[in-house]
Amino acid sequence: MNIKNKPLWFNQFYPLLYKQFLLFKTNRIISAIRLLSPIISLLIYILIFVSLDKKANTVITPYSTESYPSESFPTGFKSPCCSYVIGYSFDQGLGRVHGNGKGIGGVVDSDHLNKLVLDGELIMQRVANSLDLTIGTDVVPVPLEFRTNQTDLVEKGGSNGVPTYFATLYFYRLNDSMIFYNLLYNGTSPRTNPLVTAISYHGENRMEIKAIAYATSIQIAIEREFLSVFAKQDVDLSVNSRKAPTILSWDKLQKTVQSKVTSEVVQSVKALVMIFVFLGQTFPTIVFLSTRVEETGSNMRAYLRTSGVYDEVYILVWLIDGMIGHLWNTLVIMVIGYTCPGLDFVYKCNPLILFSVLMVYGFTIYSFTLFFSSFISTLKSSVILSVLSFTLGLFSVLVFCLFSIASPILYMPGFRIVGIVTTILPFTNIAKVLGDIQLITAPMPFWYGLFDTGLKYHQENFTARTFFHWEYDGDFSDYPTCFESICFMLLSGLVSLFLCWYLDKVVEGAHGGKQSPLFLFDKKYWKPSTKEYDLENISSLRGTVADSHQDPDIVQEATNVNLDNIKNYALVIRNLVKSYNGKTPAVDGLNLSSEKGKILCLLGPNGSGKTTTINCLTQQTTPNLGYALVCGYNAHTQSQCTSKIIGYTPQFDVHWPHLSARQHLAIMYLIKRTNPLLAIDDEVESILKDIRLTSVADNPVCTYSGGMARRLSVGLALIGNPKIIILDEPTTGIDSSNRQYIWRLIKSMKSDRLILLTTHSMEEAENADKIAIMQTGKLIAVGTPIHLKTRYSKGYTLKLVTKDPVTVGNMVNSSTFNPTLTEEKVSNSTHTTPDIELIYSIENMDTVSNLLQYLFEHPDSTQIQEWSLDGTKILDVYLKLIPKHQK
Ligand SMILES: Nc1ncnc2c1ncn2[C@@H]1O[C@H](COP(=O)(O)OP(=O)(O)OP(=O)(O)O)[C@@H](O)[C@H]1O
Repeated sequence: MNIKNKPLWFNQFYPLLYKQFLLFKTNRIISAIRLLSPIISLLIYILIFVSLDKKANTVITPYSTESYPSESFPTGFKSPCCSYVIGYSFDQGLGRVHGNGKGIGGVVDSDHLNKLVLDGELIMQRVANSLDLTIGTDVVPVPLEFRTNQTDLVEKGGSNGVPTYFATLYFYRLNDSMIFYNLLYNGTSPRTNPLVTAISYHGENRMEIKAIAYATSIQIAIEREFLSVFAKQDVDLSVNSRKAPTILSWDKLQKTVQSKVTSEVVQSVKALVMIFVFLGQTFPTIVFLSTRVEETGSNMRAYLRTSGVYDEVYILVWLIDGMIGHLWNTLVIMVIGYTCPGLDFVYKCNPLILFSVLMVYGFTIYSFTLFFSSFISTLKSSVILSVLSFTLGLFSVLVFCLFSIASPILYMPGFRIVGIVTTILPFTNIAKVLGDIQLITAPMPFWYGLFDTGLKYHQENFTARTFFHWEYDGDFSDYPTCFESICFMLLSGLVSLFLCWYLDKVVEGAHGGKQSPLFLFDKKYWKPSTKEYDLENISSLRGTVADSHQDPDIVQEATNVNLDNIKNYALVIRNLVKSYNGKTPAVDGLNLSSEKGKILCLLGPNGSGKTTTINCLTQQTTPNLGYALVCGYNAHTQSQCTSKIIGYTPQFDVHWPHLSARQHLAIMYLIKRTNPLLAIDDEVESILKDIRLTSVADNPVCTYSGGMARRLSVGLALIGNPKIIILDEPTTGIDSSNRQYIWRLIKSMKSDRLILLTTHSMEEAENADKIAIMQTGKLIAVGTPIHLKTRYSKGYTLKLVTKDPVTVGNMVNSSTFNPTLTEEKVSNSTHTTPDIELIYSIENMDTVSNLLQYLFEHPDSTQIQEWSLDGTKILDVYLKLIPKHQK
């Protein structure tokens, strides 16, 4: 993991990208959603499309694929009865040409004045001959009166005493050059014929097939005779096998109708393709937002800023993370589009243009997401915002894609505001662009006919020309081209990225300190001083103490630093004031300082301003007044310098739950790396050992106990050899043995650096070199533990245990030392004569030793069963000071 010395920005890019990679690798569900969203979304579409498309394209033919043999009348076929009579009739109009209704017509070739006359009687004679039928019995003219109802003639004629015909033939003259004949045959008649019923076709008793075969024989005979007459010679008309028509069954008919309806639905489904593209492209941003909010909400953002991470690098790395995911997403869409059915728009679109459109959308949507995530700190609000935006986007895509032909209306003068909003918001803008692409590339759904906006949409492919240029029939010159829409989209992405960065600096929130809204015009912002002890911009090294405040320690603390000794001080806080939202100051005119090589402990009840003081030093908040110098650098104006020399453990643990302790330490090492040649593995290993986490170094932090997580937080503060280590309640939640160990560690580290810590454990505070007690934002006592004990001491406490308190009391009173009896209480009441504790307060050690000598030389000293002596503790000092100030 060693990397060579690189410019600072790269130092930060690398570990932050590495962190994003680890988050991606370890957060499997989120990563799977991000990777699979486009695939799942498009697969759902393709499944719907393919199943509908299959139905729509099912070829339902009314013709069987079976091939029937042509059949002539079977040998020996003879009409057994009148049922097989073939009736014929000729059109009267034509017939008159030849006279007496016996002719079938004639054609007059007006150019050559050749008159062709067809003799119907002759043709029927030849037909009868070729079929081996007899004129007069098998082939007869149809009586005129039946001609009006031909079906009855073949089906029912027999019941009326009229001969039932097997077939009837009608000849018509359509025009001067065409003769039409109509052959009606009786499909059921052959059943009664033993000759016919004996024949089955492919195992089926399909009489109608045989009937067709006979009818076909008649047809062939007629047409052969016609041709022979026209050709004026005999024609041998051979007939080949061919597909014969079968009767269309009802369910097939239904399917045919359904398939037509389905084709319409498929058209509509194609109009929905962009919704699935939108879903695939936009859904990952929801999980992206939740990951980011998880990090910012857990104060990690503030922690990284404290560790010196540049805002610009931090935002860019998140953007790169989003864009890499989006690139994958876009490639997936294009590959699926080129390889699977139903996404015609992909290959109909100029690939470079499609790629650019989708990537610009990605840039904008992720910039928007980053912008919004600056305001959101909880997962719940991120979900609400995501669902709202997503729904708005989905609705827009639905409207724009189903009615893309009508979208120019939104940009007409009356609706301009809608057009402007549509253009500004990335969801709606992409909906418009996708709608435009759809309009050009997809088949028109039937409802497009309802609108005529003048937009030309007849192109097949979405080319570069279409991208840059729209054609209009009407007054829609305000309708932006796709190029214009994409430019607006890019612009809104850039603006939201800038706002994300700007507001992050200007608005004081959970993420960090507040800059002046005009900070961009401040020269110092662009060229911050990196000079150590640059005191020109500091009003005075002397702190201001209220005239009413006569406490010598506090006055001394405000005035101890001067130009000569300032370099001895690792920390100088002067007149620090911080008030949140204009309320009572959380820190109120604090003056505090400490040399290197010390442990400075801040004590105070809850809400006394300890953490706020630390926040001012670690750029998590900006003081309203005053300043803090950390190793000679101004914590507020030279934060990039101070962040390199501060190691910080926040009050509440901030970790990436899925990363291990080793990964945390490695990332923080790379961020804070001051010596690039130092081996990272050695440093990480050494800190893991120091905080006793070697055995679980590779487990995710979410599996750690509270104490282990706390130790990791302390370890993170030690990374990079900081000159000042700030620990906000470092031992909270750590068991006694590890607590002692951590304290040993803290003490071992103080040699060449300052350790500033807060604690609520007075026992731990005893280890400090200097203690500052705060109350309601003000310093109320300061000094070394011994100094404080001496100053605020109640002296020593002598406890005497006896069964005869009167005798012992008299014995003490008989001395000349006059100790004060502070308490008398029963210590053990189980015996018949209870033990009584007499507690005396004595001011100094000399008096204690003289009194003890007096008592143990006294004859009644045997009455003292037990005794103990306690010195003053920091707890006593604290309890003495705090109630006093609370009053
Ligand atoms: N971000 C904030 N916004 C508004 N008020 C705040 C904020 N942070 C702290 N305060 C207020 O400032 C005061 C000092 O709080 P601070 O956290 O500095 O105290 P503390 O001494 O560290 O307390 P504790 O021992 O409980 O950690 C409190 O009244 C607190 O309510």
